[in-house]
Amino acid sequence: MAAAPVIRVGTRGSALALAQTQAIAARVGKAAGAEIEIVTITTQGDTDRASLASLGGTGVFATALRDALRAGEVDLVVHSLKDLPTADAPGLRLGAVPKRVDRRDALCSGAGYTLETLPEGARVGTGSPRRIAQLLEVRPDLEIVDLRGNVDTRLARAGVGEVEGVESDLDAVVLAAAGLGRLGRSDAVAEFLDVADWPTAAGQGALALEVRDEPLSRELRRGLEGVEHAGSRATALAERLVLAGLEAGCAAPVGVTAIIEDELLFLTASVYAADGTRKLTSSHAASPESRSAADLADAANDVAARVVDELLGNGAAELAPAKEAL
Ligand SMILES: NCc1[nH]cc(CCC(=O)O)c1CC(=O)O
Repeated sequence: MAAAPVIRVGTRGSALALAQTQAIAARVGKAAGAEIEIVTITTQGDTDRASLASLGGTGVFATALRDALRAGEVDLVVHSLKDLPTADAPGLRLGAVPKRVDRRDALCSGAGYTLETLPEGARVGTGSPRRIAQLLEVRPDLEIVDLRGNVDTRLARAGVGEVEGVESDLDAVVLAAAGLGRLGRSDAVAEFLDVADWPTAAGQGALALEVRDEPLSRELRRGLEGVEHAGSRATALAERLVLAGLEAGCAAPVGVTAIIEDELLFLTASVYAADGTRKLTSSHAASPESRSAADLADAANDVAARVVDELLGNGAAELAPAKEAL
């Protein structure tokens, strides 16, 4: 009997990245009829404790994975879609977007505080400009504390569980529900934040399976088709087009939510002043001709263009001009 073909899957080495890669790679392998080999790749975002903004944003996680893919060291890489820069990656393409999981943010607190019951002046941890603006919008009294590190460490700082050498010095932290779910830590959640008043990052809760932009082996093609979810790809695309469209003229934090419901693609985006004192929101819907990938992509482009035009027309760039515009 011939040996089963092998698909080499690249991933970051964090507990979260490994958990999500192992789960999706197993599904790819099954659909492909192939063995899976997981290859852990260390990125600058994992080794450098400087703030993400100073390292050049979320792209720090993607670059090393993409280099390994281009070099042929792996056949496929798995990213959190929200960590992928919106710019095209030369020589690569999005091979599959699997069905998205919970896209909400979650407030985690050992004391069980919610946004409403956090004491006056409470210390809340997050390093995300969007989450900072959203927290200050509803609770300008909070003291926001910059936060990095793995999920266990972040939770321990908010008094949820214990990690050696980590002090519980925060009243709460804000994390993605998807990450907590993938790590089996959903019990840490004190409050799930509804996307209607707390829209999240473009692509949050979705994975991106990236491959080289070249003819793929039959196994890999089958594996990708087996996990692809057209609706999740279309909603994530619409959200990422908003980010890309705003990046040209606006560096303010953005929350964005696309959903497909009743044959329509709905898209809502909010752009926040960094201190949460102002925000602009735009919502539009498009009706895809069919559920085909091409028609869903057309609808995503259409609805995103209208949301971006409206936000920029209403002064989104004045909330925080992009660097090029200064
Ligand atoms: N910013 C880092 C990051 N990138 C992806 C996730 C997990 C959630 C997801 O898959 O969208 C997280 C953690 C978080 O934001 O709390």
